[in-house]
Amino acid sequence: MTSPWTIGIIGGSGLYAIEGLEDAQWIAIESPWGKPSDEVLCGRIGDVRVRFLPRHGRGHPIGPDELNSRANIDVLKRAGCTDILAISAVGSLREEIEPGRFAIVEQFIDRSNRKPNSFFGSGLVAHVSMADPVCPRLSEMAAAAVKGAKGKLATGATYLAMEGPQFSTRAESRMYREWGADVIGMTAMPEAKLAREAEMPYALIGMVTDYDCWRDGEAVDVGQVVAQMQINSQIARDAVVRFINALPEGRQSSPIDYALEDAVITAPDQHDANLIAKLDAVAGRLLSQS
Ligand SMILES: CSC[C@H]1O[C@H](OP(=O)(O)O)[C@H](O)[C@@H]1O
Ligand SMILES: Nc1ncnc2[nH]cnc12
Repeated sequence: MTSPWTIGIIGGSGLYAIEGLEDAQWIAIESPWGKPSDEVLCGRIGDVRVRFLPRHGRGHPIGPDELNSRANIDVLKRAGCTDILAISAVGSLREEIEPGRFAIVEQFIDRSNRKPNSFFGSGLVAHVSMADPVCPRLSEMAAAAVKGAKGKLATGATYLAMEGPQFSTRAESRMYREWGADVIGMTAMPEAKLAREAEMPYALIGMVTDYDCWRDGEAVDVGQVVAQMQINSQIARDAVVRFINALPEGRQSSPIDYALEDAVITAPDQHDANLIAKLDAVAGRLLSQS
């Protein structure tokens, strides 16, 4: 029997492929939103279809400030994904969330500001809710998978999304702590917003690699991140496989599957046909009804 789940995995820094995929094939998927980060590795684990996209491309040629998150989310939707599990390297803003721990993200503070953050706009304006930005069902399963892989967990984390590619100043890092952020990264926004617009439940596992620069005299550098990532990534790979193997046979529908339901505000006679054509995958469910 085929599973109702098609899981999109977005691999962050240090995670450029996944293990254990059967019938695996890298497939180029075109998007009207431009070039995605890479081809999509399509395969299955058991009877679950898996679609893996390395966020920065294989070999990490694409920086966080250059990501085309619209194309990345669009191709995962085109590849049939029902749900997305994203993995990111993150800095810690809390003493107790030490490098090596895995943070299950529950909230975001979005300070990204240079990347397009919506599929919608002039000719089809839509406002989806981001009050609860991640899918609780996926996050719970992600936490169980990390635990099963013997990873140390921090649940309920707030992720500060900065633009990058430079790391933060000490003043920024201290300010983000005061704002209540727990971990920091450069990529999960606008990715999570776009996944919501595309009606795909999204969860994020942050692999903690460093303490950023808020602690006296310390400052993060790439060497530190890469060294810690090498230690973390085997647990992350194991957790991904466990997550997929533990999916229930059935998939109850989620409210996120219908996020666009009451989100569009533009009157039908003002709709832009070009934009609507580009939204064939992202909003296909809604547009096919109208
Ligand atoms: C190599 S450290 C900075 C880099 O790592 C994170 O990327 P990702 O979320 O894709 O794992 C961070 O956001 C930066 O892009
Ligand atoms: N300290 C940090 N700041 C931003 N992104 C990161 N990714 C990993 N560590 C980070």
